[in-house]
Amino acid sequence: MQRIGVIGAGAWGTALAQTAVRAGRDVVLWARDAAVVDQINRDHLNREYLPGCPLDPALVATPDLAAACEADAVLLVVPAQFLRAVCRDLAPLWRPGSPAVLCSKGIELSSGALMTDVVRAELPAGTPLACLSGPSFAAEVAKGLPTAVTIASDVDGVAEQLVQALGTRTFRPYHSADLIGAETGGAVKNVLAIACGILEGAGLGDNARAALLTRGLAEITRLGIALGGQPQTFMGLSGMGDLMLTATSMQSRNFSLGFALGQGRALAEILAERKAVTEGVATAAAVTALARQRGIDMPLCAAVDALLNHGQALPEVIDGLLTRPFRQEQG
Ligand SMILES: NC(=O)C1=CN([C@@H]2O[C@H](COP(=O)(O)OP(=O)(O)OC[C@H]3O[C@@H](n4cnc5c(N)ncnc54)[C@H](OP(=O)(O)O)[C@@H]3O)[C@@H](O)[C@H]2O)C=CC1
Ligand SMILES: O=C(CO)COP(=O)(O)O
Repeated sequence: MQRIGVIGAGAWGTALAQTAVRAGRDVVLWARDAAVVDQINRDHLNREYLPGCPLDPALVATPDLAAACEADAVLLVVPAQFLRAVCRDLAPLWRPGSPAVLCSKGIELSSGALMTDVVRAELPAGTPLACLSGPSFAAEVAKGLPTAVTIASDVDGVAEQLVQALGTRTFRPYHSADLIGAETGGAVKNVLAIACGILEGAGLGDNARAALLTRGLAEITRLGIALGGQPQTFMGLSGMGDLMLTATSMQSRNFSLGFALGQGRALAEILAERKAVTEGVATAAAVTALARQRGIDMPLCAAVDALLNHGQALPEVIDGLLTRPFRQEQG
């Protein structure tokens, strides 16, 4: 895999493109905004999404989707709620047999579909699918700070080839065969990061944070197993690893949104101040609907959804969680 296409030039697409260049690949990064394309090609910067991070001059950006599809593997890095529309444009341009690597983290709100289901439905039949997930803030990856992630695929050999294509001394992918497990962890942890931010913003204490992380991981695991994931995946980088990172750091857009909510600010006001995507807002509703449909108990995700999307007040949401019946810990 020498030539890598990257679809989406936000923070994560740009950081992954930079990583692939560092790994010695020829990389074409698609941005939908011509100004971003020019800035990357001319100034070797993406000021809007990765401020202060010089990009490798070998990184080429394009406004032409077809050019980014002329690749041995294509990384899909557009926000979850827009992925289907972009895949519809990609489908006629797709190079047969070229793997699609999902790097977005979310669940589609309109359908409850995982990102791999969206891609499977929209790209040509037989396209090998993979998912790259794990604890990885874009700015740190772009700067070359040490990072480990999971690359999962259910097609023999594909994850291993991608590891070889993208891995460097400081960007260390582990391969896995559990596609569903890897992507479930990445999607749901964003909702739990909002919950953890709320808890910090509201000053509920360190004990509560540990409780939330532990019971949050139980929610990820319960849903992931029901969707077909392997239990051990949720203890790995794409599960516990990403939850620990995202739900404990102000670098996370999801955590920082939660923090502001916990301090009493209104969701609309917080969202109006940021251009960057905060995936947990839509995914809170999507995951809660999915869990309800499948009869899976996910009280923390449901609480975030109630606060964000159904106008429930924060004291009421917290009270709802603290007055749940006592139960056995496992399961
Ligand atoms: N940032 C991170 O650290 C990480 C992010 N991720 C995941 O990667 C995905 C992308 O996030 P990230 O790169 O951070 O996003 P950013 O917030 O940095 O950038 C958003 C990107 O989405 C594009 N966009 C906005 N609206 C649309 C649309 N309707 N159709 C197509 N593209 C659109 C924007 O383009 P424009 O400027 O033209 O509006 C921009 O390129 C998310 O699912 C996120 O969870 C995963 C791991 C780490
Ligand atoms: O997924 C991420 C880190 O692994 C990024 O999280 P945020 O989208 O909350 O910033």
